[in-house]
Amino acid sequence: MSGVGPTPVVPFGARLATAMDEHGPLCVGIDPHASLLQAWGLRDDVDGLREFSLRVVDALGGKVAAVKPQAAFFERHGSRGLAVLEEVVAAARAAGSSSTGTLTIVDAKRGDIGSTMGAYAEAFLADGSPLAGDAITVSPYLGFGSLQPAVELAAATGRGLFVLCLTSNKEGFEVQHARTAGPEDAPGSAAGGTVAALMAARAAVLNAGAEPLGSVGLVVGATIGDAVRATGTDLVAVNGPLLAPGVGAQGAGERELATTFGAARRNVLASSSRAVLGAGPDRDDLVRAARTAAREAQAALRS
Ligand SMILES: O=C(O)c1cc(=O)[nH]c(=O)n1[C@@H]1O[C@H](COP(=O)(O)O)[C@@H](O)[C@H]1O
Repeated sequence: MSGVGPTPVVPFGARLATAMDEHGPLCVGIDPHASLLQAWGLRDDVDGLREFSLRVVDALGGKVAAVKPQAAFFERHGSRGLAVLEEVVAAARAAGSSSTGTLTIVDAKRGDIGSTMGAYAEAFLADGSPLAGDAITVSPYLGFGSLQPAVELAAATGRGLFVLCLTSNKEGFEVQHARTAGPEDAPGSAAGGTVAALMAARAAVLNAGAEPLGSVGLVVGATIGDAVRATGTDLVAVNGPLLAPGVGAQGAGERELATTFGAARRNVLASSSRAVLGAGPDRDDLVRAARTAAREAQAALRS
């Protein structure tokens, strides 16, 4: 026995904190909409999907903190589309293994009863799975506890989760602002508090004591106005990364980023898809658009 064990994995939260410090707090979503494929002069088929997505990874790998392929745009092309998603995850992983790593968040928004959640966790969070990036988005609306298999596997493999909390779409209001019946055992979330506040309190428990940042993040849209205050959601206590989609195409910009997150803004990873992707297909134009978005996010969140 040599006495030398396996290299301990650096948790996702710590890796993301480093990537945000290095590149600015921006995630670029890889959302190959049919209209974007057309705008790039590509066909809306598997070859077009592949060309588009790999070009984005090639242009931005090592230059932004994270990329976020949205699974739906791959799934709509069937099994061959999923194979392209696997290729994208592998290409992003290769780009991310450089010293200037770009992390991959697979936007799959999975959520199910615990026994099924275990299978989703294996698909997206297990070492060796072709769909496993650095983190996935998950939905807690079958109950936060149903995510436990994903929480455990993510912790074991150094991966992360982004749990939907206050989403960028206005329809989320009816669920996320609703009040819980209680009794409630989550610290910081009294009985009768909002669902969003409860989700945040659950994440806070899992991230307690983690430095510099826990690995159980939340999704909090940049478009939500004063919903953090209105729902009584304590984002500082979460001590985890806050993925903020809604920047760009959904209307949020520097001002919204600066005002939405208050004292938690240093933990925010702003996310933009169409507004950056629309600058393509030219590689330099894509890089320029991403750098501009990253500068704006930096100014709004870290100045
Ligand atoms: O989890 C997400 O990423 C997400 C959560 C949310 O509340 N709102 C939201 O827009 N998203 C995703 O973020 C991306 C936004 O794309 P753009 O509007 O083109 O920037 C899409 O892939 C959405 O599915």
